[in-house]
Amino acid sequence: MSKEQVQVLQPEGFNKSRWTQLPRDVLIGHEAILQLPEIIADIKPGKSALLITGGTTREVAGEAVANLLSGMYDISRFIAGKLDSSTLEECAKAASPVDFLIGIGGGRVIDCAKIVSYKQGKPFISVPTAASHDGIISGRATLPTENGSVSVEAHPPVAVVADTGIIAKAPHRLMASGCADVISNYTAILDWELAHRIRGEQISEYAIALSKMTAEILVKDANLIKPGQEEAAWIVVKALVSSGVSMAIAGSSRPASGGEHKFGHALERLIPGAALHGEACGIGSIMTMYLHGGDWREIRSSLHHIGAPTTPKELNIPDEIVVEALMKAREIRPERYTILDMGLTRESAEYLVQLLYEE
Ligand SMILES: NC(=O)c1ccc[n+]([C@@H]2O[C@H](COP(=O)([O-])OP(=O)(O)OC[C@H]3O[C@@H](n4cnc5c(N)ncnc54)[C@H](O)[C@@H]3O)[C@@H](O)[C@H]2O)c1
Ligand SMILES: O=P(O)(O)OC[C@@H](O)CO
Ligand SMILES: [Zn+2]
Repeated sequence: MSKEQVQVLQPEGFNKSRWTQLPRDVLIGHEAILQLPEIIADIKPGKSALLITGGTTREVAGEAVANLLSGMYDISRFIAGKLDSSTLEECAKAASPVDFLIGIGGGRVIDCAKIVSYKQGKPFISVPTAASHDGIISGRATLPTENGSVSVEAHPPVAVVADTGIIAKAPHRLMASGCADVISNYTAILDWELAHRIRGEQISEYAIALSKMTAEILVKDANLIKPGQEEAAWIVVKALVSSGVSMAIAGSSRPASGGEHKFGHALERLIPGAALHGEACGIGSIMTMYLHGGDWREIRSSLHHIGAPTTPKELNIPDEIVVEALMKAREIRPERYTILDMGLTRESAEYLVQLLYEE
């Protein structure tokens, strides 16, 4: 093709480019953890690994992984009790001599592994022990700060190994929370489209289509999402992976995080640990769907059906704190424009919370 022809095909001023990073290996299934040695042999990340777990997930899967890999790799361990700057600093020290990292646990442990490995330019493997969040494969990490949660740039895992046997044995509350995280994609998308119309924010139709389809398939399969079932773990993990891919395509968490997530992050700041991440976002999604004029009852009944909470009372959270979180949501990541950034009044916020209890 001649230079002239190229110029015709590329209109002047076209300067877009996007680097989409995805994991190389994604293994989901029964006893998947036993295939970790093959996955690592495929990737060849080096000879020494730091296993990052939480206190509970060390018992649930961390020691089993250590036993499986010791003899093949030099294994060291780090327990990330919480996700804050001092934990990240300690973890970075523990990670500095090793070749690669393995995060074994819930969202906080995986985000810890993601951030530290990214900063040190080392590969990390994600081993989720619960289907509680859609950060399993995403290249972003959520970091709680004094001013609320921030979404920080990181990189996706080189591999994901999701053992449905381990995940099915985790408390059902965690899986229901992961479902709520995915169901909240419905309102995240509406917020992104709103920001596109009002502020000209660039959207990705591919990311939107995938994020929406993921929530739709999950809701369609809701009858199969039962406590303790490996099939349920299989369905939910696939949805979480798919939602993560939508974020990778977008290059941000936009297709899976809108006003309902800003509300969730604000709630976590006001009453830390009272709700799981997905639980808070699910409740937020009922309220923001109402504000969007959409079918908020459908969101509520899907959450209820899956076993996720739909009212603050179920989480022992006072209604007034939920009102406060709705009012504070606009302070979280203010550059992310959503329906909660359009001048919500306290009176309306109080009405939204009462709506959650409507028979
Ligand atoms: N990076 C992203 O794209 C992304 C996406 C979604 C959520 N997140 C972040 O992830 C975090 C939420 O994740 P989470 O809900 O998993 O919370 P979490 O990591 O705090 O885990 C919740 C609890 O589940 C326990 N747990 C995990 N697996 C278990 C098992 N098999 N058996 C028993 N207990 C088990 C943990 O010990 C912990 O107490 C938040 O910080 C959120 O912002 C990040
Ligand atoms: O960037 P945030 O708001 O943490 O969103 C990421 C993830 O929680 C989406 O489900
Ligand atoms: Zn989320």
